[in-house]
Amino acid sequence: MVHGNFIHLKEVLSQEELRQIREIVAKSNFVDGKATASGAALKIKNNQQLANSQENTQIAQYLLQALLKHTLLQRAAMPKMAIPPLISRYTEGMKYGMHVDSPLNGQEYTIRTDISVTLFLNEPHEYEGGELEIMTDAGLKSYKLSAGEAICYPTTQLHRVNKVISGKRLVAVTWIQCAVRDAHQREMIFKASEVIKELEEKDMANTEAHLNLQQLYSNLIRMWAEI
Ligand SMILES: O=C(O)CCC(=O)C(=O)O
Ligand SMILES: [Fe+2]
Repeated sequence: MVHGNFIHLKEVLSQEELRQIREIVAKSNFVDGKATASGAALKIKNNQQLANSQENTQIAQYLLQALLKHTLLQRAAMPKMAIPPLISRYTEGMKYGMHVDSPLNGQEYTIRTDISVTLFLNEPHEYEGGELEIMTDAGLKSYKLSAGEAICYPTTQLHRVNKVISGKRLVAVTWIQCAVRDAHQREMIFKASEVIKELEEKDMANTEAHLNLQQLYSNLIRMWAEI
């Protein structure tokens, strides 16, 4: 589902994959999330992150592949590079105040952060509070999705995680550099691809309308993409 520049991904992970990931995570150590924060974020970031280990590096790679192979993400985001997700946990009282993510991020390699992603690893009924709230021109948008679903939003936006009142919130967060950096341009390209898909579903592939739209779609990407 795509709303403007927000991409809601469903079924990024199966129930079995979620179960296995949660089982490993439950046995793993967490460290203070401030370890990967800098500057002003140090004061407002209050969560925990999965400690580095070989097993956790494998989980992060697995999650990254699961996200990148999602066809809606491929169509709407046109990912060029992404960094291995951080698994974060918010226990009672933890939150992440209003902030802006770093424009450049990554440890082994650096990407420009065009899209921020939160992949939910546990169910909304397992914790009270803990909504991800993102500032938009139309006000705050609030997300608390089912396990296995992800919200992708432009990293240009201020956002926060509300205090967890009870229970535990478990998510994986990552950032994507897109072939097209501007969210509005990506949205226009995605809309064109939606109409192309609709024409194909209505058995109108290779009609004049379809070819013209395909040409427009390809040329918009050619005009805006940086590779
Ligand atoms: O936990 C989330 O949903 C988002 C966390 C966040 O904003 C961040 O790590 O920069
Ligand atoms: Fe953030």
